[in-house]
Amino acid sequence: MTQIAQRPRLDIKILDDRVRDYPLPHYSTNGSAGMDLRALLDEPLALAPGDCELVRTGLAVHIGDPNLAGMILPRSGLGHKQGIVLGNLVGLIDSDYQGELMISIWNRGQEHIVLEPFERVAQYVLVPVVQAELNLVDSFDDSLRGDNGFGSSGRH
Ligand SMILES: O=c1ccn([C@H]2C[C@H](O)[C@@H](COP(=O)(O)OP(=O)(O)OP(=O)(O)O)O2)c(=O)[nH]1
Ligand SMILES: [Mg+2]
Repeated sequence: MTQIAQRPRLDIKILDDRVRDYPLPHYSTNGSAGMDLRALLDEPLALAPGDCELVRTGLAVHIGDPNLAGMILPRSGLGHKQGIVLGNLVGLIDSDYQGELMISIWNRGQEHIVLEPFERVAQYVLVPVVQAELNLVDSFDDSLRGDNGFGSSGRH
């Protein structure tokens, strides 16, 4: 049986009272990797093909631990079926960011799309991070790959 690790607790603030009419972002199943984020919109948002808009969530999350980061990712259904993805492809949320979570929504498809207020438009994933120190050197110890890259492996 898989051991469930203890979940980090993240402080969250509600920045707009309309958000209170909906549940806070949460994992919809035991195994969900992401929590869906809703679009805080005053009215339906029409997006022509190619349009990109920065959309509020009305939420701020302070991760507070440099060994963690947040990622905003597209929802697969919206991305694949409707072409609604993210203008920055992936949103990276620093652990010291305390501002509103913003979602850059990009209609990369061929159809006009209308997003409804509080529609679930993206998902928030918490990920581990390792911060590195850079050690400046003149040469590296030998490795099997060396500087071969971009498709150099697997050639017969
Ligand atoms: O989709 C996103 C991406 C980023 N952010 C917030 C959180 C993140 O910590 C901050 C800065 O993001 P990033 O470092 O990716 O942007 P930047 O252009 O490098 O800005 P900065 O100079 O502030 O680091 O903006 C969002 O709310 N949504
Ligand atoms: Mg940055």
